[in-house]
Amino acid sequence: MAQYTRVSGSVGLITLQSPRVNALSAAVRQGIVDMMQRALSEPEVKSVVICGQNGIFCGGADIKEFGKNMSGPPLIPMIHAIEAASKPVVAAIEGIALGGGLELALGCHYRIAHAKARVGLPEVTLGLLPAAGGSQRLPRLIGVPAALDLITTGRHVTAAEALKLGIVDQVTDHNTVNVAVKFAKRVAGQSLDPRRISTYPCPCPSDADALFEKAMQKVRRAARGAIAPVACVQAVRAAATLPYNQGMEREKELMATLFTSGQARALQYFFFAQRAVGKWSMPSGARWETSKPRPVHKAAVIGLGTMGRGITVALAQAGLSVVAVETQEKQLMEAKQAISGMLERGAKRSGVAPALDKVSYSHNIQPVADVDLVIEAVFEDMALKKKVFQQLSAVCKPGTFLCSNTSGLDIDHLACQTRNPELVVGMHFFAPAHVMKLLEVVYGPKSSPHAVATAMQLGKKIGKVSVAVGNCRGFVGNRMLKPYLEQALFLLEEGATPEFVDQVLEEFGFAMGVFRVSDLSGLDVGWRVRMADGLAQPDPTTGQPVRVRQGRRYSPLGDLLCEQGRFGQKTGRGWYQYDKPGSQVAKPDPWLHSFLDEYRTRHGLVARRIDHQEVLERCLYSLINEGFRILEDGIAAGPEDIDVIYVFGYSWPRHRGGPMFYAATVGLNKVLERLEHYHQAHPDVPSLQPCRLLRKLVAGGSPPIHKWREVIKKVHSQL
Ligand SMILES: CC/C=C\CC(=O)SCCNC(=O)CCNC(=O)[C@H](O)C(C)(C)COP(=O)(O)OP(=O)(O)OC[C@H]1O[C@@H](n2cnc3c(N)ncnc32)[C@H](O)[C@@H]1OP(=O)(O)O
Repeated sequence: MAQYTRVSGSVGLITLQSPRVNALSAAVRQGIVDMMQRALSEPEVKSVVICGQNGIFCGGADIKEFGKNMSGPPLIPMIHAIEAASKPVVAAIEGIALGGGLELALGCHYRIAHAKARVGLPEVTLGLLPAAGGSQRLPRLIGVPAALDLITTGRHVTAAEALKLGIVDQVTDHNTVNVAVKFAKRVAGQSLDPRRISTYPCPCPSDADALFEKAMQKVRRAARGAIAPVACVQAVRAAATLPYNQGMEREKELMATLFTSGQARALQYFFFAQRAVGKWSMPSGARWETSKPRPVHKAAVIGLGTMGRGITVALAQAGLSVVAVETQEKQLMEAKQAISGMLERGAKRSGVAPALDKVSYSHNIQPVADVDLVIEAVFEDMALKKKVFQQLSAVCKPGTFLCSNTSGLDIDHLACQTRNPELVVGMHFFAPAHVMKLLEVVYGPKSSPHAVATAMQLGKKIGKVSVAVGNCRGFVGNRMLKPYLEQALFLLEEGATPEFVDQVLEEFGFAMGVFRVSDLSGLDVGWRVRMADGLAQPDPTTGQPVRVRQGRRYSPLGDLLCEQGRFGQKTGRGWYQYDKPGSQVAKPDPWLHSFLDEYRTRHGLVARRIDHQEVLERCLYSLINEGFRILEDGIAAGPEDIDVIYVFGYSWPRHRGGPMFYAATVGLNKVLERLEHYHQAHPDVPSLQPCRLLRKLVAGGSPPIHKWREVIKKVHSQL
């Protein structure tokens, strides 16, 4: 709703009221329409100010209303009526003006922003375009190149940048509403014609065709199959080439296609999924609302390899004091240089001073005695990690949280090395740790809710999307990756090439296919794990065929490559060949193709033609099946947790919502039927056997994804 008050004698003040972000719900839109009519009808009122309650102007259209029957006055005529008003209307922008919120402000005659406010048109991130006139007004106001940038990326800009671009007329450090009221009084009675943006000609550069062509190529490359960025370019092109009314028609047409698209549904689901993961719960019943985080001012990082360096940078950039520990003097010096470089480059990018003085370096563990939280990031070796945890437990002050950046080892084994196992959790960062948004916070059976709350809070403070997950081999992300990788190898055995599998996965929307990613991360990483698990070599005592290990089908292809020293990009050879070690340009490798041919011959395998559908179904459905198992085991609390992990940690295309949302889109019965089909064809591959929860959901009529938690609860209560 909206509140109306008369201030300073002659100014009608309309305050949007809809917690938490004053979204333009039906009630708010009705309120604005009614209050505008009132302000225009009162003769004493000479000008109007629109603001939002609680220091927030407006977060845009109410996303919860999308997909429901729309009621209340529509946005476009409401904004047109404001622009056409006979009295000046001033937007007082505090906090944020996003999406429909900025479009509302663009309909006003003047915009005054607080210095800390941010504005933007993030509709593209929800699979939409700014279709309340935003795609037509913004280019008229700030020009085509700047509008294209803002609309196709959805990025938020600061008040200072908004002023520079010409989006707002004034920026203030003072009370924005008071400043806007004074401003409104001053402009009362002045002609409004020059202030109506829809009447402006669109400043169109002479090389418009080339500009739009370039913009289209750029968004297509970055979009990985998302349709909204393309529609955004088309809408801005309409602003540049058509009169306003025709441009609005084009905006409407483009929006109609997007609004009902599966991609918009997926992206809107993902918006709420991101928020849902913050509301974590543990099987013990502990929850985010009732578990208080402890303050963390000073932290330590143990082990300054690639991960430890990235974690140190992330902590220091967020303002924490960090003790960075590396026992080898030479490595410590190298790490110091690397961390300082990363901090300096990051500071240059964001225009702040580098946080070099936040980090102190040590080659022994003693200086961690007074820190609030430690993140261990030593080599992925259980014996080594156990030793570090024993030392930490002896050295740290009582109450220090001890966290491990393991990517899959048992948190409970580490907790058992300490005097206070309740203070131990996993904090699984993704490389590069100062860049990647995802953090898996892993609770073991003994982890206290305070420890989880503290790690989740710290994750938020350093800009991560943190997801609380249970303790199991590989946690959520890497556990699901295992069957996916396994299927990719089996497909090679059966006749596919790495290039073909990657092409299919990249067309689906992954930034990189599975083999290109493996080359990038290093094939030796998984090899060492398989060796430690006794998988990388056949056991001659069992008499089992070479392609069977521990009773199930196994592909030794990755091991064979590693035995040849082919570790991926870093050695210049892996699933692809590279010009030189460290190069990133992957080229098909004839050696690899002959190697695959020989391998198949040696094992009596006949290469067959494998199509797109089979690659996608076997790789993705086996991964999804593991996701259902994870839900069944209570390792993730809901499908949203898995989807957020996959989008932020594994480059799953966001416009497909995440693997569990994708399964719901495909249809659970289809996923089940195809898994059954493949499991019949490959009975020695247990990951293709549909899990109980998937069967239960299908038997229950495949309820929508937001109802899965109820079914999961029932499954758990029956255990
Ligand atoms: C014809 C179509 C016309 C216009 C199209 C649009 O306007 S589409 C909407 C465009 N707006 C956006 O995309 C903004 C989305 N919101 C955000 O980016 C952030 O929420 C925001 C506003 C920057 C605030 O971030 P913060 O971290 O402070 O809070 P949080 O994200 O947790 O949000 C608080 C609660 O508000 C809910 N919410 C936020 N925005 C909307 C919205 N536009 N509609 C409905 N609800 C919204 C959010 O879900 C949180 O709810 P909660 O229940 O507390 O989890």
